[in-house]
Amino acid sequence: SIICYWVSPRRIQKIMEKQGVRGPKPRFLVGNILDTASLLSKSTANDCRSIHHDIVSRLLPHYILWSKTYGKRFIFWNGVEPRMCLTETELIKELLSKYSSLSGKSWLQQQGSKHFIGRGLLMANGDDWYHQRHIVAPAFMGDKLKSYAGYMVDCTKQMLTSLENAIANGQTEFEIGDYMTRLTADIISRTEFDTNYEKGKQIFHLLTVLQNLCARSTRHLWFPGSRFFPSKYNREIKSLKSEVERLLMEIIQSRKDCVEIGRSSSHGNDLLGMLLNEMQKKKSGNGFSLNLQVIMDECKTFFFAGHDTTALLLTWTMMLLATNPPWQHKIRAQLKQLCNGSPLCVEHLSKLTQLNMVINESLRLYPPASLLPRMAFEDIKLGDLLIPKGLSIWIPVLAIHHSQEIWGKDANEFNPNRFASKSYAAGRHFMPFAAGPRNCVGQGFALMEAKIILAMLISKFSFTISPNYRHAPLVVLTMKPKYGVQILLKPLSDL
Ligand code: HEM
Repeated sequence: SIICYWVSPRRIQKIMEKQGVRGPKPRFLVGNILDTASLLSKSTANDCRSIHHDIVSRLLPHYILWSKTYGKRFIFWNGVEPRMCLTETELIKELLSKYSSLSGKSWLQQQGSKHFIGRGLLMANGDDWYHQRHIVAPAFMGDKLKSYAGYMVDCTKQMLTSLENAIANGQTEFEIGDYMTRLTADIISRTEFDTNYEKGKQIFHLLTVLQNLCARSTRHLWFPGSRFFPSKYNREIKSLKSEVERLLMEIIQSRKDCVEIGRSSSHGNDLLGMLLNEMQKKKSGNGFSLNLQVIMDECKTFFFAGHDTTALLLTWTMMLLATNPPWQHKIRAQLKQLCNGSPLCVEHLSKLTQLNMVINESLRLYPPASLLPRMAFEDIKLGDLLIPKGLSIWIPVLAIHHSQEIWGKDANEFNPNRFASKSYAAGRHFMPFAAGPRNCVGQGFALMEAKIILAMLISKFSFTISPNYRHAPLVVLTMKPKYGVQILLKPLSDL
């Protein structure tokens, strides 16, 4: 432990200092956690005075302060873990593409989510990551991906009906974030569990409670050995985890039973079925085998990674569209021209260029995953820098997305037209889904889902922002509107 907690971090600090990378002085064991917490509590104490998008100083006040004091590259300490902030996009690209196998999730990150999503794809490293990625990636490509569109349309229709019913009963204002969270949870539950999806929803409800508990892990786990204390926090986490896994095992067992008694020849076409079929093939050629724990971790990972992020993309986009009605008109006009009265289909999605531009601009201004952490597992040469083994690299996606140097003077304005030319979308400055081999495996799924939901909503309703909306973005793992997004909805037939 003395090597982990003292010798290795000091070695890293010395190597970085020699290369001119410095930072705020860390305190014994807590590092700069208290400085970060105090800066953040001041910057987020009040709501924003107006609906503006200049939010970096609010959400990353420590980044603003330390980059001004120590330069673009600086080191700060998350407890005993040193982190280097990196904003140079060339170096980021090199790290995420060339060194994807020599970097990954740190021990602290893995500990924080151990009882929540375990070692599913998001938290796996090395060979485990490689094999898991190759098993699940086909579920999010080509025709398989398109086959989920039906779930997306059905679930969205249900949401639209419930909005229409509420309007018929006199309701005009809606907290759209709540609707989006329920909708994306429904969709991912169907994608993972198909006919067992009601039980899936029950599991995911418990998982959300577990997620909120685990989000507080930095406060509880920075102290060496704290995960072994029989504290109330640790006990609560363990009991919820057991309940989630008991319910998951019930679904898995019933699928296995169906195959074993010959009632079905396959475990199903959903994500769970695909993983169980893969497990049945036993060991893949390289000696990696999926066991039930990995399958359960994968189910939890896909729920966590796949619904909150997409719900936030949808919620922030609705906020932006509600405050910019001309863009609603543009999208509606294009929808009308493309569909010409017939229902929306998957083939239309790539032609919805206006909607595409708005979604990109929303992901730029309000990236749900606003930070990307990566730890170097070996000494790495990155541009002119030697990154020593054990150093965590911290990529502030939000700051890069709002940089005037990159995006110009209007970097903090909502201007979807900047995505009219393809260069930004594919470029290295825009990374809402990360980049390189370890990018978001669900990117295609998320974008298809977002386009279907937004297109269906915009065709049915027009909306404006409610006077009750309070603009107060906050980062709690992902970037959220603190009080939700209240909008005023009107059915288009009323206009
Ligand atoms: C707007 C929605 C989404 C955003 C902004 C987003 C963003 C990201 C980002 C930034 C990463 C890299 C995280 C890291 O390495 O630290 C990631 C990874 C991942 N995402 Fe997404 N994601 C979204 C939707 C989805 C969906 C819908 C799914 C699944 C259905 C999904 C599944 C995953 C998984 C499994 C990983 C880990 C990939 C790996 O490490 O190989 N995501 N996502």
